[in-house]
Amino acid sequence: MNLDTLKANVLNANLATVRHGLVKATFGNASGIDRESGLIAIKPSGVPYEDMTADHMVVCDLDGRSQTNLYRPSSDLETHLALYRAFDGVGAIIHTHSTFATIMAQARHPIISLGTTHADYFHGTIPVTRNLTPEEIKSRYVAATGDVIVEAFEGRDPLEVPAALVAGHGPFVWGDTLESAVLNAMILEEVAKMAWHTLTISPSASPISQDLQDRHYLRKHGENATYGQN
Ligand SMILES: O=C(CO)[C@@H](O)[C@@H](O)COP(=O)(O)O
Repeated sequence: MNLDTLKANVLNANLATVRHGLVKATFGNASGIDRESGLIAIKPSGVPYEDMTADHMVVCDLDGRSQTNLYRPSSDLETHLALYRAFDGVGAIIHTHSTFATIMAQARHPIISLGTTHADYFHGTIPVTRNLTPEEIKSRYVAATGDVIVEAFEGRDPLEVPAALVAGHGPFVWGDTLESAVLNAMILEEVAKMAWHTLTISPSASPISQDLQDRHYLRKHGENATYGQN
């Protein structure tokens, strides 16, 4: 993909997170990768969204070597890089501090599949990461944040549950494209809000059956998806 197109698409994804109310002030960041060239474009650090242009997007390789030196990349760059390196099919990553997903992350509360709203987009529980060790916080905080997300997905397909709640921090969400990552970030917030309210009135609420989860997830995703077909 042409670099200018990647930067423009990444800018649009960042602005979409604000438009959808998932991000306030300068919180959050979105990035996208062109797998062919191995180049990533990510939001610059601390630039107000209202002033942001495509030229502010920082381009770097998978080792974080910047290809442009004009702006500092998002302070969460190393987390994005760890996820791109570990999760092959991921084409875009979004970090927000959206209210309900962040509440669940702060409460260290995984989001179980309480209903079909969840199952339409997430095939199972949205995990919470382990806490970082004091050593990780001191010496490699941002990269370790990526590592604990990867750890939480051991033996699972990250594209089937395209989100993780980082304990005491907030959600990281991804997708195969920037559009799907934005959509997943919106749905995650909705699902977290519904889970919070469901658990408030019914603290012992349990997941819907595996059959129902499969039925809802698989009709929209994977090789047997029938959604939109006659
Ligand atoms: O996680 C946080 C803050 O807790 C970040 O989302 C936030 O500061 C955004 O930083 P950047 O502007 O991307 O460097």
